[in-house]
Amino acid sequence: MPSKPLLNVENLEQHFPIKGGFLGRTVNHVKAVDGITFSIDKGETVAVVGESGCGKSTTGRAILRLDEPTGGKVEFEGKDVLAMSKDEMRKMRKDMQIIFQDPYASLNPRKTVRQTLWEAMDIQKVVPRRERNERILELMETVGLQRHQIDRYPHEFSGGQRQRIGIARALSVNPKLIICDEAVSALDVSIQAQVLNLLKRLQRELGLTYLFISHDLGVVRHVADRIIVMYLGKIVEVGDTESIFNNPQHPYTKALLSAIPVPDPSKKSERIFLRGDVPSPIDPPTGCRFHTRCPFATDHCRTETPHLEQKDTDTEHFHKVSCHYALDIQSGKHEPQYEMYNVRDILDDEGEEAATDSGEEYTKTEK
Ligand SMILES: Nc1ncnc2c1ncn2[C@@H]1O[C@H](COP(=O)(O)OP(=O)(O)OP(=O)(O)O)[C@@H](O)[C@H]1O
Repeated sequence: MPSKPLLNVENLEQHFPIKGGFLGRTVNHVKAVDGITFSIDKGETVAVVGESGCGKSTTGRAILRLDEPTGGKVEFEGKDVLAMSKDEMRKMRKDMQIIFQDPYASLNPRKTVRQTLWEAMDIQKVVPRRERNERILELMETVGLQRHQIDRYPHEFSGGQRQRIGIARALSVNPKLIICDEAVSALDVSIQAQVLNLLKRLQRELGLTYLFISHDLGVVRHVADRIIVMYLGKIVEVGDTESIFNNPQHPYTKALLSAIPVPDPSKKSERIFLRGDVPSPIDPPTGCRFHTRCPFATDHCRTETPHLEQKDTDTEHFHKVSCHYALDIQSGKHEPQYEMYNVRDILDDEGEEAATDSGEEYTKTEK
């Protein structure tokens, strides 16, 4: 019998109210996360990817109840997280930690490494006081900091080292799940690699589970077992990393993938320009939310909301997509136009120009 997932998220919804008018009433909502369902097994790394504003960080924050979700279900080890009292939630936070993009902003500049880690242990009461100094030194070694740096302040460290302090702080309470929210995005590429390797080693040694939030598919490829692609608060595609990279189905995923620079100049590279900007999550498009920017959208896409469906019967790769076009190709209703046209040809001049102006460039590598 398959074991239960460590984290189970069902129909999670985060609609932020927009206040307005004379009386400050709620006049509308930002549908930042709009009914997403996924689970993570113990020891897995699941990445959430998508452009800025698609709801990645909101998903992480909602799971931890840093912002109270407006709907859906979150289960951790089978326990209903959203039904927990404040006290139960405080205990639960020991098991679920978060690492943020900017360690400088999330570390108190007036606290040394010792004080920062001591405080984290104090809140969760995981290590008896007399053992704390030794545990702090151990943690510093675990994340690659020097023992003699224990009484230094955040500004005395480099960006990569500060992220290591953030990781040490998360580890100090022995978590099971760590949500890494753009954890390496602010770092130089070589430092990114070091921190990613550290995260991978810690996963092996401590049996950690990661929800890895990133806009950078190049980074995600190195760490994720599975990838969730989000667009405007919805999951548009989910599958294991190999399958998403080798056989992306959703035009949006294809566009994101094509944005990764190709180091091999002999590989043919084309550009996909997505039309226009990401629409507002206050009033998302009808039907498929991506239809306003999709080169393959039909009337069907404008009116009917697609649902996540299994891509094919190949059970070796778990892969779901919510796209009428991709699923129609699969069922033989359409010929795959990716093969028939160069994506660039399908876009009108106006679309291409508009996309260039808005700074959205996607380099496509296909065929
Ligand atoms: N507290 C809030 N109140 C109102 N709207 C919010 C709030 N937090 C986020 N949003 C909106 O929700 C949408 C999703 O934001 P979110 O930060 O989750 O996106 P993201 O994919 O993580 O992008 P980024 O990497 O830029 O943070 C955005 O339109 C954002 O402006």
